[in-house]
Amino acid sequence: MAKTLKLLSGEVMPIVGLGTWKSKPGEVENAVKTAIDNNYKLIDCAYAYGNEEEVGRALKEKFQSGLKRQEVFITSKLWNTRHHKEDVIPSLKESLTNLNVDYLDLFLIHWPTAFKQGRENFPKDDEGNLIYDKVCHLETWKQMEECVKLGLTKSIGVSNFNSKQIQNILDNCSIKPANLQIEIHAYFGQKKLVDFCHKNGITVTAYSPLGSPDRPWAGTREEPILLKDPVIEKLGQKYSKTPGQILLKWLAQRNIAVIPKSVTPSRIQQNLNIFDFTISDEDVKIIDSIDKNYRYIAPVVEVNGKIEFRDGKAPDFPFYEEF
Ligand SMILES: NC(=O)C1=CN([C@@H]2O[C@H](COP(=O)(O)OP(=O)(O)OC[C@H]3O[C@@H](n4cnc5c(N)ncnc54)[C@H](OP(=O)(O)O)[C@@H]3O)[C@@H](O)[C@H]2O)C=CC1
Ligand SMILES: CC1=C(/C=C/C(C)=C/C=C/C(C)=C/C=O)C(C)(C)CCC1
Repeated sequence: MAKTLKLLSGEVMPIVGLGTWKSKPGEVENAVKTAIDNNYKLIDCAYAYGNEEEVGRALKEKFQSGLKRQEVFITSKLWNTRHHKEDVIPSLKESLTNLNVDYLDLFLIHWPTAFKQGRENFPKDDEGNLIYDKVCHLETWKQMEECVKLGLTKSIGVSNFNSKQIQNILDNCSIKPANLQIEIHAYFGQKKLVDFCHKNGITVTAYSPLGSPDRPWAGTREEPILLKDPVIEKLGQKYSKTPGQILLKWLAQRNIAVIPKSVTPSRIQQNLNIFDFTISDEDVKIIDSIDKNYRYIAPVVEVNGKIEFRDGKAPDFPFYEEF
């Protein structure tokens, strides 16, 4: 099985990487070092995770002890408060400084919804409501293209965009998005959006591939636990692999990159160790059948016992379309 994906930009992207959202200061530096020592070639970062500086410290140390810049694929993302055209290049440069590198491999627009400009990641009014802004995606995308032309990033892409939002960019760009990063896992297979991307030559990365058990709102309402699904556990026993490895391999076999987050050395190792087995077509179908069309990562609230999107009125809110 291929360990990399070829991007439209001509670059090559590893199919497994390390996620860093929620990795705390004091943990993420070691996690990145452990990952690199165990042969990880991709680190998924974002300005909004607030830990890029510490990721950068780990990278610096590894570069000093012989790791070459071209041996590691670094992704970062443009946060919602920086969509305005004058903010895109400075924001990327800020991530470069934090990460101790002079170019990114992939720079993504993190979400399609813009927030009010400024230093507050979640700007709120006096009543505690998020303050949005309306910034045309094409205006932001033009600056993303500029980042490539300036050599600040090798490839560009988007995250959390739906198919219509991606099509708008495809119809109006000079550099096509090379990658879409979205939530995908066995409870939320995203078949239509993945097919749409693959038909357009856009590679896809699955975030929260293990069901994000440490998402900050976990436990605030009853939700299914993907890693404890009996079907996945049973297949783990059959293949002598952990549930995590089964979930990751099912994605990688669909040519979807995965970026599991862990700060635990044994899990960091185990999550890359998925290349020595193949899930049979029959078992792939069994995993396909546990899909619940269930998103873990969405701004939702429970209203009278029913789950509703919180503030779905936000401009460019992506999750109302079918895909
Ligand atoms: N573009 C976007 O909007 C988003 C991007 N992302 C990216 O995707 C990454 C992954 O998604 P994330 O939401 O973090 O969730 P994951 O699905 O990667 O789950 C991470 C959790 O699973 C645990 N874990 C890791 N490996 C195993 C294993 N083998 N067995 C059991 N438990 C395991 C981790 O624990 P521990 O660390 O304690 O080992 C952690 O609690 C993010 O870190 C981020 O980089 C995520 C969400 C949104
Ligand atoms: C509230 C709200 C939003 C939610 C933002 C959230 C919940 C972001 C979480 C980001 C994470 C988890 C990033 C990890 O990479 C949108 C959709 C932007 C717009 C509608 C209102």
